Amino acid sequence: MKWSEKLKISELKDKYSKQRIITIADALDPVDSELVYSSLNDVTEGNIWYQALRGNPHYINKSDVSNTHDFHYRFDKFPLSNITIKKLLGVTADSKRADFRAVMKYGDSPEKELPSFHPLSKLGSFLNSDECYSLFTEITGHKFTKNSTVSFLSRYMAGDYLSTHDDSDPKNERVLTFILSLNKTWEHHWGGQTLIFNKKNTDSVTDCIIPSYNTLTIFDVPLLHCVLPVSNFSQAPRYAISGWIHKSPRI
Ligand SMILES: O=C(O)CCC(=O)C(=O)O
Ligand SMILES: [Fe+2]
Repeated sequence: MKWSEKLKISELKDKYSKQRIITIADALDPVDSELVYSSLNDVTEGNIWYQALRGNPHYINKSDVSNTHDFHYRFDKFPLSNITIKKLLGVTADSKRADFRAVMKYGDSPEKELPSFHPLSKLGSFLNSDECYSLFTEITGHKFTKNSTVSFLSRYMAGDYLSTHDDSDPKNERVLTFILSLNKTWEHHWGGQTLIFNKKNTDSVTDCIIPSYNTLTIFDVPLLHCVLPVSNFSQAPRYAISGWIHKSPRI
């Protein structure tokens, strides 16, 4: 995986130094972003299967998530390290469905971890690499140590949202938040926008990030933000790969 070669780094750096938040269009190399995007089909197919069986959107079990927060959230969250097919599909461990292999196209057991060649695994590793950090350092001025990223794939279905929070987590020393939006077709009335609030006055919004394709937002932690509910009329899940870079190595 790599960043796009077309990024105008000095412009990005300039903007970041003034605002401490930036949204970068066409951030990943186009071939890599396409690979990651198409790999979401694995998740979508699983989700259709899951939805058909269970009916309702999945409420994440807080005990499943290593970092718990005291804000309300309701979306599926799949850590990109240690991600399991079982979690992607949202099913219980004892499923013996014969068509599992057809659904996932690889692997011989639903519990198997994503193989290292899967684009989501590759992206997870890239987000922990020196190559990834060199761009973030150039733009933000922060220095990063290898393996200090925690990343996850999120899937918001109709009604899912994330309430206002600032990503700070004293124990984890988060320095930078990143959100890579991965949605090719999105209508404004489908909701799912990320609102960034004014640092001093939460009555006003400074940025509204619309779900789009291969768009990367980064900002310094802490910064108040939320994700608006995905509308009942949305025709697709909202996908993003996001996470944080910490002061010290995490893996
Ligand atoms: O998906 C987004 O736009 C933001 C996600 C977020 O704020 C979080 O997971 O902390
Ligand atoms: Fe956040």
